[in-house]
Amino acid sequence: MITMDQIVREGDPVLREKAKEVELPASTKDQETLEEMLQFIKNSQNEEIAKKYDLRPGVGLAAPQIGLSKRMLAVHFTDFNDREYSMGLFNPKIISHSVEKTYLKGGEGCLSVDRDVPGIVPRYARITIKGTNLNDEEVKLRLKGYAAIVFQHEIDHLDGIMFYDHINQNDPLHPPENSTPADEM
Ligand SMILES: CC(C)(C)[C@H](NC(=O)Nc1cc(F)cc(F)c1)C(=O)N(CC(=O)NO)CC1CCCC1
Ligand SMILES: [Zn+2]
Repeated sequence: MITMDQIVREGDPVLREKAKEVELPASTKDQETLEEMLQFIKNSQNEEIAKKYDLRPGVGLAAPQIGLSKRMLAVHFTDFNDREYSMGLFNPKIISHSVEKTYLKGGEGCLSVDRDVPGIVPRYARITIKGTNLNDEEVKLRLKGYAAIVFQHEIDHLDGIMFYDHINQNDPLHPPENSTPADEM
């Protein structure tokens, strides 16, 4: 089972690497790893398990965060319109996105970052991604608002990008032009 001591923290070079595509169909090993990543996120949101193993409640995890430079991510969350997302994806790719941006008014954090980094993180308001799920099916997802933010945050990890790379250093709290807060989408 994955616990917090397996989560790589910022400063580890693996978080700045471009992760490699997973050869499909996924090997048993890659399948098991992605299933473990999804279970970690679910466990982290289960009060008893999170308490017992001291897990930080998370909504998503990318393979580089457990030291694996492979293009795999797991998410488990409900968006602001009560839509549930719970899946592991191999080789996720953003195939189109809106010009319009969105952001979380409270900024973002990261399971690999043990400090507060204040600032607005501009994200595309709507994205279409494709990837391969744990049943080896190719999936195409149209996402907006909070769901779009979560998937962009995780896909960024596969390209060695941290959320604070997007914060405007001159005016961190200034909402981006042409944007709507995700909490209001
Ligand atoms: C870093 C952390 C603050 C833990 C963040 N959670 C979060 O934003 N809210 C949250 C978590 C829950 F479990 C239940 C809940 F209702 C709300 C998170 O999981 N991530 C995932 C991550 O670090 N992936 O690499 C950071 C989020 C910032 C925006 C999208 C993902
Ligand atoms: Zn993160």
